[in-house]
Parts: sequence; C-alpha cells; structure tokens
Amino acid sequence: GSKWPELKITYRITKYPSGLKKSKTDKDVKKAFDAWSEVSPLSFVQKTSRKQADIEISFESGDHGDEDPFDGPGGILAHAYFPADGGDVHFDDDEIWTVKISSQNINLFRVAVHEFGHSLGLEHSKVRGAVMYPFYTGADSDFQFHPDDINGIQTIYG
Ligand SMILES: CC(C)C[C@H](C(=O)NO)C(=O)N[C@@H](CC(N)=O)C(=O)NCc1cccc(N)c1
Ligand SMILES: [Ca+2]
Ligand SMILES: [Zn+2]
Repeated sequence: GSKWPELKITYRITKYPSGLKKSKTDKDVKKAFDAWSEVSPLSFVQKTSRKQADIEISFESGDHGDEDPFDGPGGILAHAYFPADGGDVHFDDDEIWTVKISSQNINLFRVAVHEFGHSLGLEHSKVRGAVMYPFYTGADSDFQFHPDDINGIQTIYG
C-alpha cells in the first residue's frame, strides 16, 4: 500500500552481504531498480554519501532491530517496507546470495526486483509467474515482468 510522492527516488546500501562482492551487489541492485524504471515513470539514484536516502538497503542476520527477525538459511529471504513505512529493504545475510543463474543459491537480482516492488507499494500477487508472487521460483536467464506486475505498478504511478 501507499506510494512515493516524487518519481525520482534515492537508495543507499548501508550494509553489504558477507558473501558477495560489493561491486556485484551494487550492479544487481541497480539492475533491479532499472527493471522497475522500464515499466514505470520512476527513476532511481544510488547515494554513496552518508546522507539519508529514500530506500535504505542492508543485509542482516537474525534479529536486526525490527520486529521481523530473520530465520537463518532458507525460509524468509528478505523483507521490505511499503513507502508509508519508509520503504527500506533487508536481505537475509544467512542466504547464499549470487549474481549467477543458480539452482542452489539465491539470485540477488530476482529477490531484489520482488522486494523493490514492495518498497514501491506493491503487495503480493496471486498470479504464479508474477514477480510479486510470494514464492521465489529460481532465476532464469531472460527476466520478464508478468502483466500483473506491470498493471500493479502502473495503477500506482501511472
Ligand atoms: C512474509 C514475508 C516476509 C516473506 C518474504 C517476502 O515475501 N518478502 O518480500 C519472503 O522472503 N518470502 C520468500 C518465500 C520463500 N522463501 O519462498 C520469498 O522467496 N520471497 C521473495 C521472492 C523473491 C523472488 C521472487 C518471488 N516471487 C519472491
Ligand atoms: Ca532465511
Ligand atoms: Zn514479498
């Protein structure tokens, strides 16, 4: 629920994953924001300064200071807050994050696209195959939004 009042949104990665290179993390996070830019009037800028950003992203383990502690490897992979609640995104640092198309490990881009959907105001979708479907179904080489995702973001931001 809720939406961002401006179309230019800033983000900052405040804590990086323990098992993935910073450069690879920056790249997949940017790719996930770029995917949403392609299907909406939104644009995203990474803040590297210590200055506050709209969407703050961090990789956390277990109890990390909000009411939703993570659960170790598997299970919950990440969670995100809706715009009205700040829009921040936490990834579970106990997952094995990868930028590869892997069956074993968790593809950062695919999860980030899903989480950023929440940060932009989208709820879970009932449509299997939609990015906003509640369950991670692995990553394939050619990523595509489902019409349900596109309808969702365009309903909010036009
Ligand atoms: C109740 C929520 C905190 C669950 C949490 C989620 O939906 N976060 O957005 C989550 O991590 N769900 C897992 C469920 C699971 N373990 O299969 C998930 O994969 N969600 C992220 C995700 C990533 C990529 C694609 C899709 N469809 C879903
Ligand atoms: Ca987990
Ligand atoms: Zn979700």
